[in-house]
Amino acid sequence: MREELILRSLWFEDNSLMIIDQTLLPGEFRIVKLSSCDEVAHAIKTLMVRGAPAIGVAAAYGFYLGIKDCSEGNIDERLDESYELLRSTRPTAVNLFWALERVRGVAITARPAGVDATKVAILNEAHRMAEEDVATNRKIGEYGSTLIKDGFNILTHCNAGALATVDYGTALGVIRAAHEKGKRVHVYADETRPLLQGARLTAWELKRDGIPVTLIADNMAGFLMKQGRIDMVVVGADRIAQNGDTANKIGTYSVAVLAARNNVPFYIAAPLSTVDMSLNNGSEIPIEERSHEEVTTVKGQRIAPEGVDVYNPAFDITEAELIKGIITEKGIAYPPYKESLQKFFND
Ligand SMILES: CSC[C@H]1O[C@H](OP(=O)(O)O)[C@H](O)[C@@H]1O
Repeated sequence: MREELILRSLWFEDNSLMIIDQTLLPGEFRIVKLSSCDEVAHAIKTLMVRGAPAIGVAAAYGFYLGIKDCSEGNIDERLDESYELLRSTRPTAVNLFWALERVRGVAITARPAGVDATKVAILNEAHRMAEEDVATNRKIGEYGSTLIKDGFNILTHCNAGALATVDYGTALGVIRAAHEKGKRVHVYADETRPLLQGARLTAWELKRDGIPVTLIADNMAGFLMKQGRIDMVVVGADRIAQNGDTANKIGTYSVAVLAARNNVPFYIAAPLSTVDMSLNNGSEIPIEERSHEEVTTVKGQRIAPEGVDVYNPAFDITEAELIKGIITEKGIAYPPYKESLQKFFND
């Protein structure tokens, strides 16, 4: 019953963070209650909760959970421990660090007012971030849907949907907004090896919404584009450098190169909290490398010989010149990105 009601990937209830365990989808819809900072950190590391905006908000709640039972004698130590633990979970999505800096700043400001005031301030900030994310995604959807014509076939990679955010999604938010406006869209979802976020999560979300979706293996995207069957690509992001170079799920760069080769417009959809203006270009974005087992097994089933060497970067970098536009909550940024993104921050 609850599955039908929930569009949110996470929410706060009973002094705990409630999440949908995304590692079990689509086979099982399980809600997990996280009551400690350690549990939130584990959930982020294992991708029970995942997606740049969702990771950021989950970390903000995890920061609160780390100190919810503290007293004057240990809150300062626990604030530092929670901050460091959560920061260490995943290196690429800048929303994690943006969110932690934001809630730590609130904690520092509130701290002189005492322990209880600090706890309340952190929790309220996490609530604000959660609701801001939903509003942000709807604005991204609004701007992005103007790019979609009735009858468009749209390709997406990985999952940048409600499950990757608090609700509604970024790339899938663009698609949802067009669908809500009555535009007939058909989505081609890359399965997205090795963790299959496209097959397991994007296809599941779109089917639940009644949005036509066709699942493809990653290596089919180029052939679809060459046949002229894709009108537009829209994907999410984990970190965008000031020049527009974008880190996103591994395989995104390949999709962008194929889109350029076939004259298919390629867009990024992301909140400004995913833009890291401190970085000059994508070469400065840390790329997470994950376990060999993610490549050599599928749901625990071995598909490669024991001991084979494995390279498993979780993200790649798409150069700005391959990106037609970056859809944000302030509008669509076009090249030169350093200037157009900075203008959005200044507005
Ligand atoms: C809306 S951000 C979604 C973004 O995050 C995903 O990475 P992961 O599943 O490893 O958290 C992927 O890069 C998505 O595009």
